[in-house]
Amino acid sequence: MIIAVDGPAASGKGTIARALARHFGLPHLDTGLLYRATALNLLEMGGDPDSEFAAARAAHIEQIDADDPELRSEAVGGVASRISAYPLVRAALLERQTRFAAQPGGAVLDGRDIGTVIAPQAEAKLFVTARPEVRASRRLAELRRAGRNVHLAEVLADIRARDARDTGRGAAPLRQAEDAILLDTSDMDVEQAIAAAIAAVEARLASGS
Ligand SMILES: Nc1ncnc2c1ncn2[C@@H]1O[C@H](COP(=O)(O)OP(=O)(O)O)[C@@H](O)[C@H]1O
Ligand SMILES: Nc1ccn([C@@H]2O[C@H](COP(=O)(O)OP(=O)(O)O)[C@@H](O)[C@H]2O)c(=O)n1
Repeated sequence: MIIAVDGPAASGKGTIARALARHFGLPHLDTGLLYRATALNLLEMGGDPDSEFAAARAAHIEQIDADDPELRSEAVGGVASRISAYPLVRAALLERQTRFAAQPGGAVLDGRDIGTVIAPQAEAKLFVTARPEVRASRRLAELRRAGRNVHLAEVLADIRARDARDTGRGAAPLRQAEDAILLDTSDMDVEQAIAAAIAAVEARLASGS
């Protein structure tokens, strides 16, 4: 069984995808990490984020250290959001994701284009969202916990810029797949959001459509 979880920045899709993976005993891939690792690699190589070719070269990564705190920084997230608009970067990262989705037994993947491009055949698709102000305050809390001195206004501006880039790009833009279940977590805490996601996936599997 493949479960596709898509949504905008800080909507809670990663939290939900990890919980679904635990609940259904499936492996999980945070595909945002691939774009973040590409961005970090590009920055470390001194490459130009305005060059699609340089960014595509940086996408050839053997191993990703998911615990590297640099991957989660705003700087890396910002560059990831820019280079993810390049078709050559998306193409370079495609096979890794489709292979993960196709493994025997299935998988949970979260990102922007899982239900639309990577695994359109997924048995269950969720589109997780929340109001920009709510997402900004969640991201702010996360950054402050990590010791960053940032303000709500700048985090909100960053979230809005990221939304505009992710939905406005030509290559695999962020959008809800026609057969995806919409889950707005604005007025839910983590436990409520996870419970709603599990219930939605179970209902979809039971209905078989
Ligand atoms: N429903 C929720 N209510 C409050 N905080 C949440 C909720 N879902 C996620 N969070 C918190 O918001 C932050 C962003 O969540 P995350 O799952 O990483 O989002 P995404 O993967 O969409 O960027 C994390 O600190 C997470 O603990
Ligand atoms: N499947 C995916 C996943 C991420 N991305 C891009 O990669 C960037 C970082 O993704 P992320 O999921 O780690 O970012 P957050 O939503 O956690 O801020 C996003 O801004 C997207 O532009 C993408 O284009 N396609």
